[in-house]
Amino acid sequence: MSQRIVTRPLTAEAFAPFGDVIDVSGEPDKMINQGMCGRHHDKAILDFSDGKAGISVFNAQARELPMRLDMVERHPDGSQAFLPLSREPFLVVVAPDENGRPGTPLAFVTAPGQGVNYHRNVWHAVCAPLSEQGQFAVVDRIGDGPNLEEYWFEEDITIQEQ
Ligand SMILES: NC(=O)N[C@@H](O)C(=O)O
Ligand code: NI
Repeated sequence: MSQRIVTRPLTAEAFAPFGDVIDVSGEPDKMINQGMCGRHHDKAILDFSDGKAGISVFNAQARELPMRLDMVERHPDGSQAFLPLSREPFLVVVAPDENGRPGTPLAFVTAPGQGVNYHRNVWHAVCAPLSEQGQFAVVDRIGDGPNLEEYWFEEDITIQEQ
């Protein structure tokens, strides 16, 4: 059986069951540095079972839509945040957990400047930029063990644009 998942714009409300949307489009939470800088403060819930928080940079290859969704993964020991270093959109795919397996995936396309923080143990597709500017700062758990569970879909799932 094949399934087609249509992308939708990323909103904090729709993404809330899966994580946080890190968005700097609105007003900052506070002005700092003598009024010269707007601080969008404390935008995501970092959650690690052990280890430490790390900052890495991903240079991800661009993906094209429609795209076959082969697998989703999750990190049982920590949350994982993706902060794009460009204003290009990227694809965010998540799925609810249904007795240890992913349920029907949801696919979002970010608006310029939006980042995401997947909450701990949430099924998600790997980092998927939709342009060549696929550079991300990633904040996630650095520690022992794989901190990775993968689920490879048997059925044919295609992500397509709205
Ligand atoms: N494996 C890795 O560091 N990245 C993935 O977790 C991902 O979500 O892209
Ligand atoms: Ni991940």
